[in-house]
Amino acid sequence: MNKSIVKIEGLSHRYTRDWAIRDINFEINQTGVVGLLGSNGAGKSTTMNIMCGVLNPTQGKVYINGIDMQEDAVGAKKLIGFLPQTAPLHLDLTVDEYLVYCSHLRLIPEKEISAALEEAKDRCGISHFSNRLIRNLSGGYRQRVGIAQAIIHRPRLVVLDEPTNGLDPNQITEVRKLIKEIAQERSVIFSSHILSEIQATCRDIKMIENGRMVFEDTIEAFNNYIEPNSMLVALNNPPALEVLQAIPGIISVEQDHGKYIRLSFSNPEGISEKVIAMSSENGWLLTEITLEKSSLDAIFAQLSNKSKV
Ligand SMILES: Nc1ncnc2c1ncn2[C@@H]1O[C@H](COP(=O)(O)OP(=O)(O)OP(=O)(O)O)[C@@H](O)[C@H]1O
Repeated sequence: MNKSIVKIEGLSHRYTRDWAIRDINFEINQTGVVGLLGSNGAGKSTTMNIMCGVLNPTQGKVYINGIDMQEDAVGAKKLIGFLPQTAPLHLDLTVDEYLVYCSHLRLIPEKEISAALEEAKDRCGISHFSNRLIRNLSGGYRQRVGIAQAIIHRPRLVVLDEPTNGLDPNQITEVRKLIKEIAQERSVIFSSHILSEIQATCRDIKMIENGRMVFEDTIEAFNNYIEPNSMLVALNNPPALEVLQAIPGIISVEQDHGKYIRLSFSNPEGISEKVIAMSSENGWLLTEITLEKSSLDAIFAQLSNKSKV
């Protein structure tokens, strides 16, 4: 029997005629945060909803710690905590009332509820709001309550669907920190359509585009896809563009807006150092140099093409 925390086999789903996801396969067998990246409508929520037993797949299998979700949904769901895209909060309950309600739903024995509540609230930094109506909490704190309900039964796997959506920058930083903390002792799958969000939070990345998995590896490997391939320079005393074009490693040069010149290259290794040194030797008076990374769209396109090879 397979004992990965989660194993997804040949998952496909269609709501109507078109496939929302197609032949998704993956396996997670260690703690830490795994990011599920994809543009809007790529299929992230569909995958997560099926993984958590909220939606039945058209085809394919989900195993949670070796338990087949379709054969033993209760057994599998006991091991999962889920924060859907819209947090399932009851705004007219206090934090404590809501978490007690969630503990009952999770079949936590009555005598263990108090300790479970304290642990989850402490973990999520909401103990001081125990008696506050959820309605009166800020967006960031509501999201923490949503995460608290997802960990109240101490699940091995926590699935968070776009948990930082709609939060302000400070709240995003705090929720990211919390996610990393709760991932120290369990696996967390976290979805986002924002690349920087995934890069800041996750150990591994899985990228879905048009319902298909197009990339699966570490963040480091992913970053190799987004190595810069051009730079913008501002020179107070620029030479003719042909002179810049002749710098070894530069493959094209174009005048950009205002004082900026774009230099494109295929290998970023040492290229900015070379431009800085030549500027200094030749008196070009370099005042700014900025590496430009491929846009997320370009990476999506590149990875989508790669998956078709
Ligand atoms: N209930 C539904 N009925 C019909 N089509 C749906 C339904 N839910 C999602 N879809 C479609 O399935 C595809 C995948 O949607 P899904 O919500 O899984 O993507 P997502 O990556 O989570 O996107 P977002 O970031 O916008 O939530 C989209 O084309 C979407 O329009």
